[in-house]
Amino acid sequence: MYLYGASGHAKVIVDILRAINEPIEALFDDNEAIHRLLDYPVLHSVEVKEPLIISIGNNNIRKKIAEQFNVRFGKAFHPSAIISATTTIDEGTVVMQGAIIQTGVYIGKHCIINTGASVDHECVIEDYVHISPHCTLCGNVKVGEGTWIGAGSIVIPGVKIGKWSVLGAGSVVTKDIPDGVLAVGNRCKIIKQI
Ligand SMILES: CC(=O)SCCNC(=O)CCNC(=O)[C@H](O)C(C)(C)COP(=O)(O)OP(=O)(O)OC[C@H]1O[C@@H](n2cnc3c(N)ncnc32)[C@H](O)[C@@H]1OP(=O)(O)O
Repeated sequence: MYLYGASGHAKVIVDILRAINEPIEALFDDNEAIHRLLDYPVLHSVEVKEPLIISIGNNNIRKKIAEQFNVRFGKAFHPSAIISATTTIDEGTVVMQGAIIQTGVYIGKHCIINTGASVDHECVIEDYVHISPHCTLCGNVKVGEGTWIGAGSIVIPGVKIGKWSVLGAGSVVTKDIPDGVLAVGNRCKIIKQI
């Protein structure tokens, strides 16, 4: 496996790949000052290799890089994550330690289901979404492309969250949230367009 992005997020993905005995060949990064991450070389070639995971937490940047390279993308699921056999998870997505993904869930490309997050039955998570550590998404929640849900947020059943929105850490989401907004709090309220 190759990783693109030599950050703290990459270190977490390295831990997952080690836990599943998936060899890591090298990382790529635009920052030419970085030459190693943990035990691995960091390369600055414009020609990346496959299978590749984009190990960058920022959803916009992950999308930009995914669209830049026509390569096969990998996936990484930590063995401590509990993932229903009826779940579909698309390429480039990573599932961190202790996450639980329930029956009938769909998770798109290049998503992050972070440490201890819970995604319950029949949720639909579109491409480039980040579900931060210890979020709880109840059943039938929909999260639109590129949205970032902050750590420890709770989303009640059936809520629809739009594309490219940001929900602050600890949000309690009881109503639908539109595209392109920053919303925070319990109950989660929009504070600005982004
Ligand atoms: C492994 C990992 O680390 S994964 C990463 C997980 N990271 C997170 O979950 C972090 C999520 N980020 C946040 O919660 C941030 O505070 C954001 C993105 C919501 C807002 O960041 P910014 O755009 O910089 O907004 P800023 O800090 O200026 O806050 C704007 C207002 O919202 C309030 N606010 C910000 N975050 C929150 C929050 N989580 N809950 C309630 N209110 C909040 C601020 O107090 C401020 O209010 P004020 O104008 O009355 O003073």
